[in-house]
Amino acid sequence: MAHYGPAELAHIPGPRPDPLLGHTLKIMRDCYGFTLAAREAHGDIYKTKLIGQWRVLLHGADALEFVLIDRDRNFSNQEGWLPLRNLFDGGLLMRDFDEHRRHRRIMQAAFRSKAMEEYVARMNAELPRLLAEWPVGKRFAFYPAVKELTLRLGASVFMGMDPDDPRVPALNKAFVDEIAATYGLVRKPVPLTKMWHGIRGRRYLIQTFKELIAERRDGGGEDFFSQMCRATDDDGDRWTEEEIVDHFNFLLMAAHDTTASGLATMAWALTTWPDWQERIIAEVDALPEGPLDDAALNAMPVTERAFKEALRLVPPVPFIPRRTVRDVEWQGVTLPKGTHVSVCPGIVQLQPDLWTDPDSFDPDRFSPNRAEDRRHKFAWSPFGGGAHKCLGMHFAMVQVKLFTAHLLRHRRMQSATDAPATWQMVPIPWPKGGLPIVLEPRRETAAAPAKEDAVA
Ligand code: HEM
Repeated sequence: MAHYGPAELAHIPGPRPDPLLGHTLKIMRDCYGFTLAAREAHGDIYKTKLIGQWRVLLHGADALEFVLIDRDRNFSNQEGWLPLRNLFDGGLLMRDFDEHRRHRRIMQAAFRSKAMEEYVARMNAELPRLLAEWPVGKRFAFYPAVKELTLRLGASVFMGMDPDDPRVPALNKAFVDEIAATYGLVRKPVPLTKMWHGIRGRRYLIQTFKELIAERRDGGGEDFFSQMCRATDDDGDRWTEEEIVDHFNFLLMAAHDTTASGLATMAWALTTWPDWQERIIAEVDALPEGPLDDAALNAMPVTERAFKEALRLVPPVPFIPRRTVRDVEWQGVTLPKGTHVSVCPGIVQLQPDLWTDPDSFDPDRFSPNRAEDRRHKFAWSPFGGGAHKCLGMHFAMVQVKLFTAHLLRHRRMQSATDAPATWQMVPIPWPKGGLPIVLEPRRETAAAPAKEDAVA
């Protein structure tokens, strides 16, 4: 077999790369198709070249466990998460080992149950108002709408600002530019490239966050940013100003695009399998009126399973990168020090040896009596695992339940197209065409008045 790539990786097979672009275009066009074909041809360990960088793919649930649990501290995040470099440096995900553990302990303060109660109260207050702005009886694209909604909601929950505050659009634009730069093909801030816009966005956000720190550190605000400004670990350690802005900048990104992607998959699933939407509507109708508290959120097991199933089919982070900090051996193959590796929750979550009829939408596979996710510790890992396991997992579930309940209390979603949805998987999965839907009215309240221009 012919070998491609650097001499250190000559012992690892892989598909033949394009001399100029490697496998970049093929991966951007059809990431899963490319990956499955390469796995079929070369087995569970092979190399590819993406955006000028060679990397080794390690397939299977055991590989996920080996890399993410990382008992021997073999794998660096800071060196591995190349797309986030220059844009999200200093974020929690970009730190390694003891330093990472120290920072994670401080950030955990912002996720304690007292803080969560405040975020839930803010979401309960804002969601009905923001959802009432969505048109009824008219086709619109769900994905851009939910992205805008979650950004405006985030202004309140994360920054303690009114979603209609005139500064919010500029902050959102800077933030969107920053995220768009993560997978720009040009990795230096050459004028007018995505990276150039991204770095400008980062500067603007960091400047704005710095201005907010003084008032938030001493104030009693209960939004996420205020919590992070005051957060300390058990030893009373807190962050410097620089650290606060780096962490917050990363946190906004970690929270936003992932949740918007998950909500789009959920909306796609509920419009494609409407019986499941009806089951969730029945669950929502059984909840008490008004704001939803912990007890109400706990009474939504069907919604929870449907969201888990959505994240199984289209996980927002389908591949997780790392870089070896020493020579590492996996299944008899040496990964030399400095090798970029990726493990693949998205592929594992569709493996027929782990999941029954893996391409079907079947939330009951997560029910206690079936528990297909227990077939391997890493059969279902959309939130990763090990030291870097998502800190916002519970937050994301709560946000999705609140969104679903507040929407389906008053509306029913229908697909506005006969064409099956297709997904752009890189950088983060989103439905091509934006997922056109129509909302039908169910019942009205003062919180969600029918729009005057409703067509239904
Ligand atoms: C459906 C929604 C979400 C998904 C699928 C998701 C997925 C992930 C994954 C896979 C990782 C680990 C990446 C790695 O190991 O390299 C991660 C880390 C992280 N996530 Fe999430 N996430 C979601 C929502 C959120 C939310 C809402 C927040 C905050 C409110 C958040 C905050 C974080 C943080 C701070 C980390 C870094 C943890 C560390 O490095 O110790 N995420 N997320």
